[in-house]
Amino acid sequence: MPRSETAEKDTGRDPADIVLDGVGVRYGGKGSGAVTAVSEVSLSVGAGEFVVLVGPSGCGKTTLLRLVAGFERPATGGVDVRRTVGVVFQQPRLFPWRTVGGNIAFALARHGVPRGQRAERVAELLERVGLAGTARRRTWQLSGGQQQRVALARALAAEPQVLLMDEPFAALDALTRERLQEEVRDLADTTGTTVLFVTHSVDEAVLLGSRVLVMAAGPGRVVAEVPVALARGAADVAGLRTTPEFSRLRGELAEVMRAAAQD
Ligand SMILES: Nc1ncnc2c1ncn2[C@@H]1O[C@H](COP(=O)(O)OP(=O)(O)OP(=O)(O)O)[C@@H](O)[C@H]1O
Repeated sequence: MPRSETAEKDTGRDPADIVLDGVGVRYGGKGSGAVTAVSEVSLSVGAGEFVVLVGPSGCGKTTLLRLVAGFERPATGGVDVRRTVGVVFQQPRLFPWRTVGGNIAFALARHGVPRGQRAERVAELLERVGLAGTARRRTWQLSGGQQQRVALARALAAEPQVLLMDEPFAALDALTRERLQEEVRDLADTTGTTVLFVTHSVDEAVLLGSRVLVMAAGPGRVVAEVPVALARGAADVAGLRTTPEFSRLRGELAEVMRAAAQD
């Protein structure tokens, strides 16, 4: 049974995994140097949804992700996150003194997986991100794309029901980026994981998202919402790019983003 149905059955309420209600975040205390990073943001992400945040630099996308992850506290409003959260950043942030497997085993240990089960779980997670057989390698022996896969495997080690991704593929070459987009999309499809994903790329937003929230700066706020659910069928990411529907949604989103930037 899909998780959204389970949640509905269990609680009898709206099955949203993430709810932000009139949230504001300020950096730098209350003095004159304080920055209002985001103001009056309300949004809701349903169980199993893939929601993408886009907007100009400094509009508060990372701040919203950090808020949902529990790394920031709101100055105003409420944050309700109902399920366990995993985070993947733009940089992999691996421990260089540990092996690939050691990085993932560390996350498994924190998640309470007994020592005797960790090696098997490490192998499973590496297989899942297309890095089978690399457990004993050093992280610095891997390419940027491979390191980002390890970061994804490490986030998945805690079996999060919500995955927060902050421009995770921005630093990668186009082909690696496409492969990882495919993997994340498949992961979301097959496990029903709820994803909140930040990107600067209009293409990436349309290829991955079911809904895009467009933000504007000064102060950061959500100004538009664009449904972008592409009929995926059997097509992979490369195939989807060639469809008229992709071009149409891409044009529509770019237009909304242009209008939002002039707000
Ligand atoms: N630790 C901090 N201290 C003070 N101001 C901060 C801090 N972090 C972010 N800000 C400010 O808050 C605002 C929102 O920043 P945030 O990083 O959330 O934006 P963003 O949309 O993710 O930007 P980018 O697309 O460039 O990554 C910006 O004005 C930024 O300068």
